[in-house]
Amino acid sequence: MSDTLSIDTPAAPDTEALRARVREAIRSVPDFPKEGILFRDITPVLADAELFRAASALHHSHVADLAEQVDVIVGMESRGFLFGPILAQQLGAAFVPARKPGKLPAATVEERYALEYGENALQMHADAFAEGARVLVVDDLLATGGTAAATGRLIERLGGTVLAYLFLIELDFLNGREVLGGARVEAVLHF
Ligand SMILES: O=P(O)(O)OC[C@H]1O[C@H](OP(=O)(O)OP(=O)(O)O)[C@H](O)[C@@H]1O
Ligand SMILES: Nc1ncnc2[nH]cnc12
Repeated sequence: MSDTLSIDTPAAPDTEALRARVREAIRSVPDFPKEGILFRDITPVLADAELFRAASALHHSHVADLAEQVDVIVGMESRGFLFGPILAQQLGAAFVPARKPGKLPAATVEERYALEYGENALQMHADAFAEGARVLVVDDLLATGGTAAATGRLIERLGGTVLAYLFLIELDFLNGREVLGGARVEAVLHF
């Protein structure tokens, strides 16, 4: 990996080598959290400073063209909190969390959803951003798309426009992007 690769800059010319190294570091754990689920664990990427930086730079490279347009990054609890704030700093955008129920202190809006291994809900503060904000949704992984679609619904209820959804990993076989209403969907890695 290039020593000069920075979270502030798009990925260097050796992008494919970096992509392969990040991919190899992702640990696949069978039957977690339920039987039949193959869990894609990103913690080995986070635990390696070079790989975490590479993953962040690759993430950024997929949406660099939106830098002038994005007002707000929305990241979903909890793994969207690992990548969303970094990208917000790279793009000069605000960061807004979408949180699991009961965590946000002020008035909220809520959407329920089903995901690959259960059901849950996400909330956002009702005053999270100004009406008309242009939003980029960031999470680590797209599976069925239930989580991302619920986040998109929250953003629209608050008067925002979703410019794109960005993930580190997309599980292609679950066709999650099909529930995202034809929106732009970017993923660094496909499994
Ligand atoms: O596309 P879907 O089927 O909706 O699944 C994707 C979601 O599942 C995981 O989050 P999880 O709810 O496990 O929460 P966590 O980030 O707190 O582990 C992942 O981080 C995504 O947010
Ligand atoms: N297979 C999977 N691995 C990691 N996170 C997930 N979220 C939903 N499905 C997942």
